[in-house]
Amino acid sequence: MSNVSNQIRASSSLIKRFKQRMTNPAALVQCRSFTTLEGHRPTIVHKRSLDILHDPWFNKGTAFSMTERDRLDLRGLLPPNVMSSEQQIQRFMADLKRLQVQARDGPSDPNALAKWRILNRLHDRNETMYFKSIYLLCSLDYESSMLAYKHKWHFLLSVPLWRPDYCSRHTDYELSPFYGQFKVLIANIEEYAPIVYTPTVGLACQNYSGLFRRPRGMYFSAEDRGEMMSMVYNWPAEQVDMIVVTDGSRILGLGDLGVQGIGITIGKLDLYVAAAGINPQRVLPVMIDVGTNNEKLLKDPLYLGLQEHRLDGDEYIAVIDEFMEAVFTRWPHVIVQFEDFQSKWAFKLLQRYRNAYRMFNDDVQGTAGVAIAGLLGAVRAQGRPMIDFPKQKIVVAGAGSAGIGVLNAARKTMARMLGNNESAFESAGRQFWVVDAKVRNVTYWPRILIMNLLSVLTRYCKTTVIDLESLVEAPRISFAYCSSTLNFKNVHGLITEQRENIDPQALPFARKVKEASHQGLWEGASLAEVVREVKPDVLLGLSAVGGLFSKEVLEALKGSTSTRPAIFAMSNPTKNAECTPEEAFSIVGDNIIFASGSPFKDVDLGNGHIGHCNQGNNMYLFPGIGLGTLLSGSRIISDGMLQAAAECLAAYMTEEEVLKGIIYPSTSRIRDITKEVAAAVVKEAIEEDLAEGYREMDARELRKLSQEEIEEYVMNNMWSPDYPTLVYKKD
Ligand SMILES: NC(=O)C1=CN([C@@H]2O[C@H](COP(=O)(O)OP(=O)(O)OC[C@H]3O[C@@H](n4cnc5c(N)ncnc54)[C@H](O)[C@@H]3O)[C@@H](O)[C@H]2O)C=CC1
Ligand SMILES: CC(=O)C(=O)O
Ligand SMILES: [Mg+2]
Repeated sequence: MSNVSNQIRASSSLIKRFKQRMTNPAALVQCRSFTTLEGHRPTIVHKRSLDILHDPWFNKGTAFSMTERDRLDLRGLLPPNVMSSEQQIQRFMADLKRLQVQARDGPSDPNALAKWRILNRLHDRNETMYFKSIYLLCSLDYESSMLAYKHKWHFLLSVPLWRPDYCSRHTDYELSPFYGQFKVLIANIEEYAPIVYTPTVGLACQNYSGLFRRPRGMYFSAEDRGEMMSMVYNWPAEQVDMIVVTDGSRILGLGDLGVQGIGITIGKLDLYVAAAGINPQRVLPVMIDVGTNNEKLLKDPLYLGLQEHRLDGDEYIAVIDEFMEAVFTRWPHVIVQFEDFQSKWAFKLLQRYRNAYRMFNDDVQGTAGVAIAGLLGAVRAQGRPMIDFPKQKIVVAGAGSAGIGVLNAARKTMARMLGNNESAFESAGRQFWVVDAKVRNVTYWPRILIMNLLSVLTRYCKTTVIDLESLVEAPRISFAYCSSTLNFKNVHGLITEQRENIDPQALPFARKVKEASHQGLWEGASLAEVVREVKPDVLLGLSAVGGLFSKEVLEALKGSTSTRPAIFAMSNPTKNAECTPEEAFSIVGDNIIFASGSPFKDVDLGNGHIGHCNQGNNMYLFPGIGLGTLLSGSRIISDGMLQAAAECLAAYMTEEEVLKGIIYPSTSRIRDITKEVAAAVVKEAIEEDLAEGYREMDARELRKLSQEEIEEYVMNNMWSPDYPTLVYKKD
């Protein structure tokens, strides 16, 4: 696989197979229809919808015109941008060339994207096998995966060269001996989650326009306004249990990826199947393409999404409203998980729909639950009871949808422990210090200039050691913001009530200026300064800024008053983690608790001890929340159900484990933890009288179930990757 010519040579077997097929009469009949396609006479097809997309003879992929998409029930089954065949060839060649350069997502796994491709092809061919045989495939070492490329190159291309971009069912439909030899009985999720989920899924999204072969899921675009109610009927499955939807505006920590964000919905639903046992025929990944503000994608001729700026305001809401109405009309019992919406919309949409539909926002609510479980674990790891949680001092970096979700949930949990009244809520709020950074529109620039200068002066009056160079630099920068850009101001650091145009979501966590000043802090104090003064028990990052927990910040954390400071570097993917576990253990000390959003390896501390790296990711909760909601038949997803899920995860770890610094289970236990979380959600839905039952288990029957019976009920409803017996029946 060293260069393109080698790759093309390797695919010659594919061309040979095509020639062989051409000599057999059945193939020739099909060939005639191919000839008519070449000519300008129409070809009669007896298929519609996905059957066409899966037929290499008729499939044109992204080149189907809008009228053909309407005529053939294809609307919504393809990304919205119609491509010419020349563009398809260009896209294919660009992708082929890109493979010359090894894909990288950090030094840990240079072959990650290649593995993702292999898995994706298998997913397209054979779902059961995909979920079953993943284990060895993913644990292939470098040599074996190179070998795989060399000998089974057509699996990766999945495109016969004689008809570029038309995927071939015939060449890759069967499970090859390559996969056959790696047949294993149980999927090893620990190995495959990093490929189909974070971090590699991020890389896949970034390259999705190049990687796209067969469509998976549905696309609703701003162009489809007024059509969505009929479009949902283009999806072939009669029943859909779980939809994960994104508008691509904030994919992991990678920003606005537009239509390419559909990759994350596919990755999340893979976990629904693998962890929660949701039947893969009943999941639906959805992309709502309302444009993109990513300038690079707007200019990219090969981008598959709408090349216009994002819809905003009422127009945007109207599109999402129409989508929600359409899917709930066709599938009234579906559950919709909102994923990776920019915070501007995440909260508004959650408030808009949560009492009307079975929906939740994973980044806001799923992440909050996982963080609470981890924070309680960190208290236990200090050898203290969970009830001591309200005494923890917590510094949070990043007040976006995830950060605010965590802050709200943590504050409520503390308040409950303190007596669940107003004063408990007030005093809980004082345990948090929030640091954020935003670029804001500023209209009254002279006033801002004065405020900036004042804040710089305050800052240097408070600092004991004055760095002369930065003292000169800082006012100049402040002045530059105000004079050269006039309309923008970079607002950053500790949030206090002094902050201008503060986000309403962040307002409840703004520190009182007087209080801050008593602590030696001020509006806009840097993260390092906050950590130094507060000496927190926990430092939690949801900022999407890789390396934000710099050496200076980690050094400052050494002053923590905790016997066992905890660091949650939760941003994804790997390169966006606020720090690595190596940095954390080496700078702060061996005794810390460490968790990250994407997986890292444990750290050898060199003294016979291991620094445990926990994965603090919402994957431990969302599959169980979805499954529990489905099986309870709850009308909505209540705060109580989410809280029950979080508490279940927190209680899952044994005392022995938490004392070792293990606060989250290993991903290999995800199916078991998901079962327990789902059971907790079902139980809570019953207690809140929200459960309406599922299939033959009606609400009355549900209420009679004991704890063990609920768990058994959940387990019995989890799909397993076994081939069913197939029987043909005429329509
Ligand atoms: N581990 C997990 O389960 C989850 C992790 N995440 C990760 O969290 C990150 C943030 O996600 P969202 O909150 O949805 O995004 P967001 O864009 O809504 O929030 C990010 C926040 O960080 C702030 N920020 C930017 N630079 C900063 C700096 N230098 N210092 C302090 N704050 C800064 C931004 O102003 C913004 O408020 C992403 O990387 C995402 O992948 C999100 C959900 C779950
Ligand atoms: C894990 C997740 O949902 C995120 O990073 O956005
Ligand atoms: Mg997310």
